[in-house]
Amino acid sequence: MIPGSNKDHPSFIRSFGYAIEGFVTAVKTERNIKVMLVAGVLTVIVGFVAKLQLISWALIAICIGLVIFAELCNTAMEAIVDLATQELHPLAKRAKDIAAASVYVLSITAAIVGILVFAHDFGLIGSWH
Ligand SMILES: Nc1ncnc2c1ncn2[C@@H]1O[C@H](COP(=O)(O)OP(=O)(O)OP(=O)(O)O)[C@@H](O)[C@H]1O
Repeated sequence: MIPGSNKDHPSFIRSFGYAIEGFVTAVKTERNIKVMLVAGVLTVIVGFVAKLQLISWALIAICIGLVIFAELCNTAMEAIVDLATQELHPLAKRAKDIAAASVYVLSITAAIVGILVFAHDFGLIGSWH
């Protein structure tokens, strides 16, 4: 629902446009998303050089997508907190710190999966089973 609009939902194309707008805003305003996108692109380039297996590409794609997803959610939560209060508040701090922690947990998990995938495809560790 858009405040002031008599329609329940924007059209599908318009919704997609808003999502693109949100992504572009997040990339422009959040340094962390830029870092994650660069890390994602570098991982894909190294993946091509290393000629990753299909299953490895699937794991890498999930990891990159989830980390960017988490950072987008974190950015949205920061905006909601800032909308709720401009004051220093312990609950605002808790919400932002926990949201940030969720991104770090996922990033560390993704890094571990990435290391395992590349180590496997480079023949440094044995088979998956
Ligand atoms: N209203 C507030 N009340 C109390 N502490 C706050 C408040 N706003 C921010 N903080 C503290 O400052 C930290 C940084 O907040 P900020 O909004 O600048 O996020 P950020 O630097 O963009 O975070 P990230 O690096 O995760 O994107 C928060 O994690 C929190 O500890």
